[in-house]
Amino acid sequence: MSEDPYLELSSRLKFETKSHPAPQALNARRANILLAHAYLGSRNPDWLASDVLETKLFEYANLVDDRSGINNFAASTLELTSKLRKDCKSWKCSLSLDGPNLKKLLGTVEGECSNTSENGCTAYLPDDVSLKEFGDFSSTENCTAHVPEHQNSIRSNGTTPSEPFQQPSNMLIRPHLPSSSASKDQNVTSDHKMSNFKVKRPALSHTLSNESESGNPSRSDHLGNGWNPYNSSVEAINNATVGSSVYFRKVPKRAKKWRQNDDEDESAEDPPPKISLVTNGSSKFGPTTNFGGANDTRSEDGRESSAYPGFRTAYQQLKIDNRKKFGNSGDSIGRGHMSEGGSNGYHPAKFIKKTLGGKGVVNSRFVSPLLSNSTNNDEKNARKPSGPELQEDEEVDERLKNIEPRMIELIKNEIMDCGSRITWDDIAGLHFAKTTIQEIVVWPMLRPDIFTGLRRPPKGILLFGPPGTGKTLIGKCIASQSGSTFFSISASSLTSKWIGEGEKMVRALFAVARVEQPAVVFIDEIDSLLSQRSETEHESSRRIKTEFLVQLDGAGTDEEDRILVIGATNRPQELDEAARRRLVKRLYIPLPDLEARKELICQLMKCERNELTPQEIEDLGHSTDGFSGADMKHLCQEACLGPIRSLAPSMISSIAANQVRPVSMADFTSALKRVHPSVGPEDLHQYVNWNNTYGSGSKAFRFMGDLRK
Ligand SMILES: Nc1ncnc2c1ncn2[C@@H]1O[C@H](COP(=O)(O)OP(=O)(O)OP(=O)(O)O)[C@@H](O)[C@H]1O
Ligand SMILES: [Mg+2]
Repeated sequence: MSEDPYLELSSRLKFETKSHPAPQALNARRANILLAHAYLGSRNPDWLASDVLETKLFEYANLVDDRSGINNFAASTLELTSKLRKDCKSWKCSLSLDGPNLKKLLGTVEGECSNTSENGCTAYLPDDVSLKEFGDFSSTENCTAHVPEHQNSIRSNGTTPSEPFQQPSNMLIRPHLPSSSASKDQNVTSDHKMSNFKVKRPALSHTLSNESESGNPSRSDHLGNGWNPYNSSVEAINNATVGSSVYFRKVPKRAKKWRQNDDEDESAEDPPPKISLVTNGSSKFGPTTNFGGANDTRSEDGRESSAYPGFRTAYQQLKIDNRKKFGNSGDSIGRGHMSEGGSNGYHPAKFIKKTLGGKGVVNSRFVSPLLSNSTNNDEKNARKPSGPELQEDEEVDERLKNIEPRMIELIKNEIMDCGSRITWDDIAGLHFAKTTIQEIVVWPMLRPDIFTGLRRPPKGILLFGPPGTGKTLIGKCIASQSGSTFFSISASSLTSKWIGEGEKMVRALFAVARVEQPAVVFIDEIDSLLSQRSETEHESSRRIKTEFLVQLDGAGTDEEDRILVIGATNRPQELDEAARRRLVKRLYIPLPDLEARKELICQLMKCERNELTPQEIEDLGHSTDGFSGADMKHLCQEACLGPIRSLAPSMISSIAANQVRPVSMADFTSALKRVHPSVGPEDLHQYVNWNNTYGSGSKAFRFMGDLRK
């Protein structure tokens, strides 16, 4: 453990909760734990850190856990804490209220939160944390908290402190640090304002679920909102009446149970959840907690709604999924209600869907694929689910019912909007390729009634050729010109660290493409996905290839589906032969010929002041033989720097833009000394051979581009 175990715990908690759907709240809670530690450490050195640790970390466990106990984000930290329980009495606090550490931590919390939403950070600080006390954080206007009139608190191990805190009633936590001096000599920049750190305070309810008349545990006895390391537990315990029963939420086995006092041995059975309470001023029990985590509140209609909008626990997500699958009877499935718990008090859900800590669909950007079928957008927008509650009456499209919503969301993120408007004229040369693609992509969209039967466009096109010849450019042009749903897919969008997810992503891709058809799936560098299958390759990549081949043209594909897969590669020889068969049209994208090079120079230089004559352009066309489109672009960029380089360095800062001389042939001549072709003759030879063997275009000859003029 580091010199300050709290910091170690905090970083551990942070690490563990990285995948939590609402990390801001956790960061704030973590800050709260450290604030408590720092405050107690600086105000009363002999105060036992263990008590704060116990109270705060237990609440934290509630926050990070969810009812179902599936995503127990803080498992190992709680385990570590309970192990450290014994020796944390000796922990010395390295944090002090005016120390840089604490400000840095708070700054981190702000930093992490502030980049989560463009309009500043709406972090949720628990009710009992105020940042106003920390020097220059005082600019946060709506961030106040009052430490209440301190009552006699009782340590969680039953002893009463020698003297209660001498705490004036409305004292803010840090009265003694003059905010002006502190911020100067701290290594935290004083402009570290929290101004964009909008702090909202959800009605956080510390609950001690006393048995109410009805015999059911009441959900939320609000215990006041002052911050004090004990009121959330001991005060509540003190207030409970004799004979009332305190429910403890048993932290799932994996997170080890929480012992009330440290002389209890490890092996002791977990305390039963229903404990009668002795209220002679000493509390034998550790911190109380509520059932569903500190932020669960019940709204009037009894539906659970999280205190952090947008965040939904796995349990709530499960309920929605079950309702979809089993109708309303699904509600009873997977309910981990304590009050109905068996002898052990914790009732594991029967049909709970095991997730490996994966996020539920927490953001409301997810639109059910059914909606994407709707013809007009306003219906789509009108019915888009508002907030995290999905419309219960949504039925999922038949073709997507076996696909995980998370994957559908990921695939939808790969859909490229029209992006930059690139037209066919922006592509120099490549007349044969452009004509063929228009026949296959654009015309069938315009006249689907003509392009049926044998005239139906092929399912796959392969664009292959040397690098920098415009393959990706053609893909972008199809995206903006074809009027279909354009998926821009790369190997990374389909591979996943979890075994088996890659092929599911491929299946989800084609399922969503079917729903969104007519669709174009553009796979750049397709050789990285569909290279030759071999015995030595990794199992998961082989499965992704197989899934791809099945989806491209397998048993489940429907001839009527209007999905076009376009692959671009500059290594066609590495393609798997089954994939090659499925990419029916294999178009060779050659190096630009003389005309295309001249067209490229005119196109690239039309926005730059230049004094090139047609003859000079002709000469340049000849002297750039073997250049690819990207090389031509590089040459023009280099030539345009000529006039700038001819200026005296002192003039750079003062010269007006229109005084810079135009680009001349001399600039191109000197640029040609620096820019050389990026494709060698032997590389070309490979492409020409492959094209003559497998290509769909006309036989191309060495250095000759399109034959069709
Ligand atoms: N025929 C062309 N017409 C216009 N610009 C072109 C052409 N070919 C290449 N370019 C220019 O070269 C740049 C690179 O083109 P692109 O990315 O399409 O190459 P590529 O064939 O995808 O290369 P790679 O195989 O390495 O991915 C483009 O930004 C474009 O400006
Ligand atoms: Mg490319």
